[in-house]
Amino acid sequence: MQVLSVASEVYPLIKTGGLADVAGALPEALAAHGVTMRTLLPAYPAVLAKLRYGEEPREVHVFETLFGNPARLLAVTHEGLDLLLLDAPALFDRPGGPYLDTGGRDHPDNFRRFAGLSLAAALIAEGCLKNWRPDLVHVHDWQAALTPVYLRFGRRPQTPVVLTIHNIAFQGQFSADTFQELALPPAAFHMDWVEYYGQVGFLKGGMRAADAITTVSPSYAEEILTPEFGMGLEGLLAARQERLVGIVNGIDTNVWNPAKDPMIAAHYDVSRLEVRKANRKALLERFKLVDTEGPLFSVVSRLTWQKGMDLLAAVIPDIIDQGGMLAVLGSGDAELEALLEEAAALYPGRIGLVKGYDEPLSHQLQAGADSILIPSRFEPCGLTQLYGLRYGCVPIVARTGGLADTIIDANEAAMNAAAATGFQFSPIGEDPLRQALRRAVKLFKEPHLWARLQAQGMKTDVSWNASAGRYAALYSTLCAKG
Ligand SMILES: Nc1ncnc2c1ncn2[C@@H]1O[C@H](COP(=O)(O)OP(=O)(O)O[C@H]2O[C@H](CO)[C@@H](O)[C@H](O)[C@H]2O)[C@@H](O)[C@H]1O
Repeated sequence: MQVLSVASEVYPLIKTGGLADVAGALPEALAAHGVTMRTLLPAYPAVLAKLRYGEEPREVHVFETLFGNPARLLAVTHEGLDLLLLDAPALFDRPGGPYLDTGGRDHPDNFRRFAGLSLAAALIAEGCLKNWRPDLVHVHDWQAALTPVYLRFGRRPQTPVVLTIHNIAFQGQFSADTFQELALPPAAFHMDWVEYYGQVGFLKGGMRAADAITTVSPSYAEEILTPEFGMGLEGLLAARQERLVGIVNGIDTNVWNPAKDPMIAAHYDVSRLEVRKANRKALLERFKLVDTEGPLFSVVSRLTWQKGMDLLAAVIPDIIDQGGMLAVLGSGDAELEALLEEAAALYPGRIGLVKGYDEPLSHQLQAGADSILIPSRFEPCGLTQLYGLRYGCVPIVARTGGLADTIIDANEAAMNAAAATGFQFSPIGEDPLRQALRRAVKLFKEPHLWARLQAQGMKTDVSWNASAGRYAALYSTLCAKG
């Protein structure tokens, strides 16, 4: 089966968060299930710059125009990924990141940029490439969500579309006047399609038009049917509930492999856990921490309210009181950055903060810290707890979404059964987080029990295997219906 995947970021070419990891890992994972996946991605300057000698992109299609501007498709293979790059300079050739300008503000024409990505995807599905046409299109998040809308209003035959929601908080909503620029017929500005409370909703339109809607864990698939988590789209989801399915993310176990990871100082596996000490030492030095012999907690995250970073800031004195240390890597809201900066200044040698985005350091934190904290208020899946499991960095997580689905709490029964892999807390608030920290510190003082927790995590199957099988089965069902 031939599938076109459409995403606004794909690891290792460009990444701002978990979407890139998933979009980058799925093609190889699906190959084992008989799916050939090509990935459509904007040709951002950063993406073109990543291509190496010998990876010359080939022009495979020239669009007459894309919203009045020149655009073409380039084909190239990079690290096993079969890529189609949308080279549309008016949309993507500019400084800044995929979504934000150099000043940290949304690019003002994001609606046009990602409508362009979706329109290109729809045209590929309709057969604009000479030698290839997908049997199905798999689109990710609001940036690619107009693809099925363009297909509905385009030429026949219809190609089935799967829409994956990685985070329903990001919906791609724009003012009504943007509609006239989207090259959709007036009928599409209707509550059955992209119209959303008088505005244009990219994710909303995609959810109406897609043949299947997936999200990245079974718990989150249930949660988004409620007003608390559905962010206004719960009614629409309820109406299309039979098309909604939660498929938990896996991770790329080649990229995230403590036995081989080129980004970490010392390699280890479950039989050589003591080697982690060298990574821990390197990490303490990097974050200028002085070893208390207590647990070294870590955070790798966007610093936002969703990720519970205000809760983290509130429990820092407890971490200190209990002899712990904390190393934080992240960037995000200025207020939260300032809170954590203050804490680092208040407790030098005990709290370290590296602001910014640093892929190698994110690996080093998993390989050297004793535990990773993920106090998210909601979490569609979460990947850092899966990396934690794989690296023996014990996750402490809020019991929500994919965090609830992937971590087994170290309660007495699970410890006795040697099934526990981390700590969960609920309800999501400061005190429950404090209690979870206390439980973790207590267990850390019993090294054989802590090692059991680490080992159980490292033995957990966090690969894509099972979930890739679920996507492949979904694709087959949809294609058979077609
Ligand atoms: N400062 C930093 N430096 C380096 N690396 C950093 C970093 N901050 C974060 N990262 C990395 O970015 C990724 C973030 O993964 P998350 O699961 O937290 O996804 P995110 O919330 O972005 O996306 C959404 O999509 C993903 C994928 O489906 C879901 O798991 C998630 O719940 C949902 O919110 C991880 O690979 C992490 O290591």
